Amino acid sequence: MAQKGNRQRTKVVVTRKLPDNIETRMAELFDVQLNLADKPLGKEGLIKAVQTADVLVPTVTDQVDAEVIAAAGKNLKMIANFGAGVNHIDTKAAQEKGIVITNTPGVLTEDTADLAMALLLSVPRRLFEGEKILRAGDWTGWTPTFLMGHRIQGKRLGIIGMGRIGTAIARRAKAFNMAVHYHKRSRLPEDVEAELEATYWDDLDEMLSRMDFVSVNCPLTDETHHLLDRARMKRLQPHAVIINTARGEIIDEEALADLIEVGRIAGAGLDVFEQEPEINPKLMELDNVVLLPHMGSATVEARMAMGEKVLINIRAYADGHRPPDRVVPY
Ligand SMILES: O=CC(=O)O
Repeated sequence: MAQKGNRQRTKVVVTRKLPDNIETRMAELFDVQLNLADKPLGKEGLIKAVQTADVLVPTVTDQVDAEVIAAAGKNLKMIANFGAGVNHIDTKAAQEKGIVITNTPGVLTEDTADLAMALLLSVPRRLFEGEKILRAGDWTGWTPTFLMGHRIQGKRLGIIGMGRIGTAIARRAKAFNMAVHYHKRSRLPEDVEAELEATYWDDLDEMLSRMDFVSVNCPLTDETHHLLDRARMKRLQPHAVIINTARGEIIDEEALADLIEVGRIAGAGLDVFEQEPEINPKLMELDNVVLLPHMGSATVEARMAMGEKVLINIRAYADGHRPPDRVVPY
């Protein structure tokens, strides 16, 4: 741990452009290297950064892998991630080197849940298809059969991963009179389950075969990589729709595109992709798929609060305290 009063000398390297107020405060508090041009550092840049920094502030766009962590100098004591998911950081390698990792949980929950809900409405109600037709000047007026979609009221939503965001989606879904189901490694406490009126499924395959909508909300780990693979997605009913606001790699994207193309799944709403910012060209061709550019937490409020959390975590560390949002050490 740093000695008390070390803040000014704490060298912080930030990998991407952050909201202005956060950068200003960062510069007041620490010896900070910002990335005003917002160009990703890449492997080489990250390696260079960890050789000199006490604290690295990466985002989901930086692969802080074993190689980067191995290259870190003795000085690197902390990785203060700007974001909740830490799948892009080799947490095991960091743990072994005694590097503290923090994230920014809680402050992006509601916004990400809102975005999931927006997708959950957009796909079955065909909002973006309608928008496209109207903007192209091809709308000829109201007709009884134009752009008929499906209602979500009364339908079953299966949430995979019932953490903060999953739970926030469940609350919204309940307000829309959907029947909430969920799969999670460990069951929710009885009172929470009762409040959400949520049905627990120990067996994911069983749950999938009965759902109208599925929302992916688990973290990306070795265990959840391609959790929704081809075989598993084939368990879904043909009218089912998948929403993913978590991480692209949890779904086998190629299989998803194939299954939608042949009508084995009705559609998808995706905010995250396997090879961001590359998008599988097959997905681009499909009308019943809504594609968003990873914007779940993209509100001014969330991004400011995420920045505040990064500041608080680094400040705690620099003052010799345990940072509040530690992911590692576990
Ligand atoms: O995707 C963004 C995050 O993990 O915060």
